[in-house]
Amino acid sequence: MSLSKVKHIVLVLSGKGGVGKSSVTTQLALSLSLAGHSVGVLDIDLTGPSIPRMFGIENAKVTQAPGGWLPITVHEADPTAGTGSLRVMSLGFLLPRRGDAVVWRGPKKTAMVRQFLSDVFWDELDYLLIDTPPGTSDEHISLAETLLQKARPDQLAGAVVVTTPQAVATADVRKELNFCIKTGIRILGVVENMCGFVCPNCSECTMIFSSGGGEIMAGDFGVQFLGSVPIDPQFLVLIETGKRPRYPEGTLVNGQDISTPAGAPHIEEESIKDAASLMQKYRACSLAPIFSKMTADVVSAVQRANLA
Ligand SMILES: Nc1ncnc2c1ncn2[C@@H]1O[C@H](COP(=O)(O)OP(=O)(O)OP(=O)(O)O)[C@@H](O)[C@H]1O
Ligand code: SF4
Repeated sequence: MSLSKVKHIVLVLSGKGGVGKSSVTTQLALSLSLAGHSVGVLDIDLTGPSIPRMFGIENAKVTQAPGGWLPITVHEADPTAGTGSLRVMSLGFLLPRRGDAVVWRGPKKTAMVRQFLSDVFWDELDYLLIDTPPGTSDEHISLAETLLQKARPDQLAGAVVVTTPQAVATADVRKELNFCIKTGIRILGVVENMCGFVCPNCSECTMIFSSGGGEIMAGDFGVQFLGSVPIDPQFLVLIETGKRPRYPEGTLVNGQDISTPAGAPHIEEESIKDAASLMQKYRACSLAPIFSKMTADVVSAVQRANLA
C-alpha cells in the first residue's frame, strides 16, 4: 500500500487560489529535509500544479513500477550534511504540456485524486506533505474521504491552512477551517502570507495591509498561528526561476548578513535549479528564518497531535 511507510501526513490547504499554498508547501518540505527528515510532496492541485516548477523538476519523467508510480527524487538523504531525502509526485508530471490546468469534470478528477493516494510508491517517509486544490471543492471532499479511508488515524497529522490578509477578511478561510472541522481533519495551524512587502532597495519590511487578522482568526478557532510571511520579490524570483536572491549590502536577517556576496554570478547566469544549489539559495532568502520557525512549529504540532 502506497502510504503504509509514511509516518505523518500533513495537508496544506487554502480557501482561495494564489495565496501561496504551493510556496509554503515547498518551503516546509525544504526546511524539513534540511532538518534531517525524509520528506515526500504530493501535488494534487489540479487547478494548476506548480510544485514541479518550484523545485526545478518540470521536465522530470515519472516511471511506473510494480508498486506504483515512482516519485521524482529532488535529492537523496545525506547523513554527513544531516539532510533527509526529498521526493515529489505531481499531477503536473502527467499533463501533456507543462503549466496546463486540468479541465476534467468532477468524477474524473475524483478518480485521479484517489489514484494518486493509492498508486504512488512512497518509500519510508517521516513527512508526506499534500498540496491540495484551493477551496472546498469536490476534490477536497474526495481527498478528505479517501484519506480518512486509506490513512491510519495515527498517520493523518492534520492541516496547515494558508491565507492572505485579504482572504481573512472574506469568508474563504473560515469556510476552509469549518471544512476541516466537519471532515474531522485536525488543524495544525494558520499561516498568513503576503502580509507585508520587503523593499528591494533597503530590505525594510513594510506592512502594506492591515495585519493581525490571521492571528485573530486562529484565536477564534482555537488553533495555533504559525506566523506571518511578507512578500519578498527576491523570493518570487527564486521560487519561479531558481535564481539566487540578491540583497543590498548590509542586509541583516536575525543578525546574519544575507547581502549578495562580492563576485556572486549575475542573475542571468544563475538559473540552475539543481537540488544542492536550490537549497543553498533558499537558505540565503530573507524569508528563510520565518519558514524554518514555521516548520519547527509544525513539527511540534504534529508531535502534540500524536500524543493526543
Ligand atoms: N511571500 C511571498 N513573497 C513573494 N512571492 C510569493 C510569496 N508567496 C507566494 N509568492 C508567489 O505568488 C505566486 C502564487 O503563489 P503559489 O503558487 O504558492 O500560490 P497557491 O496558493 O499555491 O496558488 P494556486 O491556488 O494557483 O495553487 C507564485 O508566483 C509565488 O512565487
Ligand atoms: S527606505 Fe526602502 S522602503 Fe523606504 S522608500 Fe527607501 S527604498 Fe523604499
